[in-house]
Amino acid sequence: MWPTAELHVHLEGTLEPPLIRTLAQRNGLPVPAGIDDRAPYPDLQAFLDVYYANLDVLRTERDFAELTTAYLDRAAAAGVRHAEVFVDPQSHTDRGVPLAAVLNGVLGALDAARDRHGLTTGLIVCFLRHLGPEAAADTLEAVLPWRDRLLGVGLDSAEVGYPPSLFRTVFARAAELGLRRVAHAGEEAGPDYVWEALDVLGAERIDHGNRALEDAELVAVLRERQVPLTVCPLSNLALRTAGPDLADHPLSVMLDEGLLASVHSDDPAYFGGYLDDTLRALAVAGAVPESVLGRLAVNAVRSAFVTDARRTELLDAISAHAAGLGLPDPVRVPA
Ligand SMILES: Nc1ncnc2[nH]cnc12
Ligand SMILES: [Zn+2]
Repeated sequence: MWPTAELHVHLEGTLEPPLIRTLAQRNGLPVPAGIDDRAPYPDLQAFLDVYYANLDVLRTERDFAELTTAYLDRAAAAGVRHAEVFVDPQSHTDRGVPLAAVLNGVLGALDAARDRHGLTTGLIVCFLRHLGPEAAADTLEAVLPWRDRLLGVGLDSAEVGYPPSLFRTVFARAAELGLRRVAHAGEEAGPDYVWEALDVLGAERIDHGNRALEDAELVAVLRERQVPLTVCPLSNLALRTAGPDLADHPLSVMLDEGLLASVHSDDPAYFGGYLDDTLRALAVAGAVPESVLGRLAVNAVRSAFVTDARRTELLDAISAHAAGLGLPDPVRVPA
């Protein structure tokens, strides 16, 4: 597998059915009714309904640690060398789960992965759009005791009807605190949401961004500023925001337009695969030529929030992988 960076994965979206059953039993809870409801979904909200119902089995620090460890072990096997993972604290604190159980469980597992796999990691706390800006601001204040352990903030959950500009104040506060800022935009909603994420929130990366392609001026800005787009092809198929076949996915258009697009897994327990599965599926479907897989890894590493030294290490690993395959170096020779 190409060494790469995972930049768009929701930890709660890595909750596999066997772990749901284990946690339900351990916590004395019924197995959620929708445990086996899998892709495709009619739309984002239909998926989110299943996702929020299933994550109810997560109750203790140990649960969050096990979830995170299982994901990181799987990611390491997929070639991931650096992972910036999303967590949705409000989906847990709203159920009465202590914030400390969530963050200490996740952070402990992230630390342990460094020793086990040499994985570097970062944690991005996402605000749930459907709970509104005041709840997001409260969440940011609540996580401040962990400020030094957090990489950044993000914005996720139901998109249409919750434009980025609603979250202007909380993102400004995050910027003051020196946190990195990312936002889901242009997944279901149009290019106006991507503009707002950039111009109002100061988002440094756009999660998805597919619908930016509908606006030529926006495409030009994304290209000129080389704003990273973290694209999730299997997610887009599962939620019917692209497709119906992977070959119809706009990834190759994004790359042809000179955008800094990279491929990620979003909610791999729900959408049919982890990063290795996704890249294989793209190649098999002819959505991108095999020769582009190295470039996607380079784009991911260029989009990561890492030090220059770590970026160089990751790029060197990609160059070495290409050399081992007898391929041109994608770090120097873009496909
Ligand atoms: N694909 C997605 N879009 C928005 N919010 C999410 N939360 C988990 N997966 C998501
Ligand atoms: Zn996402």
